Amino acid sequence: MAHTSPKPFSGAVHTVDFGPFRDGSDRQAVANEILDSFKSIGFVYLVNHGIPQDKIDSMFQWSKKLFDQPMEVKQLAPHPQSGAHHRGYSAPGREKIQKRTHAGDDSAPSGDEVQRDIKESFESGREGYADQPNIWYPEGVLPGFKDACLDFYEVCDEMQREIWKALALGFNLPQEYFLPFHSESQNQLRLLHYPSVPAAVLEDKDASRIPAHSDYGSITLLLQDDIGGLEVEDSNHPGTYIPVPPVAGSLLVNAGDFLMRWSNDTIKSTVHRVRAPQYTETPSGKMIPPRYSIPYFCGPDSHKVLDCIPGTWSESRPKRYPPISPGEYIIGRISANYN
Ligand SMILES: O=C(O)CCC(=O)C(=O)O
Ligand SMILES: [Fe+2]
Repeated sequence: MAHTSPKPFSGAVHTVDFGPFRDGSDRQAVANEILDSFKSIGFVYLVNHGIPQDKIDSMFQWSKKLFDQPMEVKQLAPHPQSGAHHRGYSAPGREKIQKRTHAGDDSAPSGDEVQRDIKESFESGREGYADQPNIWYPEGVLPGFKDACLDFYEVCDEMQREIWKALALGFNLPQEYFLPFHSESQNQLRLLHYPSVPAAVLEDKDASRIPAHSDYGSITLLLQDDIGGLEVEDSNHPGTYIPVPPVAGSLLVNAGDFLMRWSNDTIKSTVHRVRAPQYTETPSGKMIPPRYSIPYFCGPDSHKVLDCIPGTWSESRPKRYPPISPGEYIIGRISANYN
């Protein structure tokens, strides 16, 4: 049975048992809960999600192995200068997230709102996606890394298709409804490492490991280690953040700006950030421990033109947006973070 008891909801993120969706025992109830969470806070934890834990552990191990390499090795697969080609390795400070105070705020940030992030990342996608060719390490460097990324990409791709089926049922649409919009599998697997830094670096009240932002795409699957620090903005109290702590065995799923728009603003793309809530005492002073996370950003096929999802608009709630292609929308957003 899916959870039908009163929900522990007070602005916090719901936990939904995905098991009854996977085994078919109560697909509609799970679908409704996921969509409810997306509408209220834009984030949901899924447990019994179906991604094997050993695959997750292995991807985190690969991530650590990569980021443990000397900088000159990591730089052998460099992220291109242009933000529009979002693949390869980005050194700390390379990406500058445009700080946002609430989702949908497209106003250009002023100089002091743009912050160089203290994080490094590696991006990859489906092999053979011509618009975003992968950037791999040369033969002999990190053997096995490429296969591990490609394998995990497929595992997450399968997972996101299940989530789209659930969202379709939540909207009372045929469960295959969203799949043709994702037939080209244009997702992005991101390995993220927030290095250990002296606590003083992040002491400033405005400093973050990743500043407040919303994701651009349709949905993001997020796996985090046990360090914590992720927070979402409470939309009822803008500027106030609610911790989204790691929950063992869970997969966090959040909606991005494109899905908010596609759903005629019925789903929320919530602003979130990563702070550093704890430090450890070391001989050289207070240090923030390293943190690893693995977001998997999903995007609908970039060249298709998408209109508001059926059921999200009516005579009393007209469409707020004209049809648009995800490519046109998302690439513009990504490019703005690299210059
Ligand atoms: O590291 C995290 O937990 C969140 C990362 C994130 O929000 C992002 O990469 O968009
Ligand atoms: Fe994000």
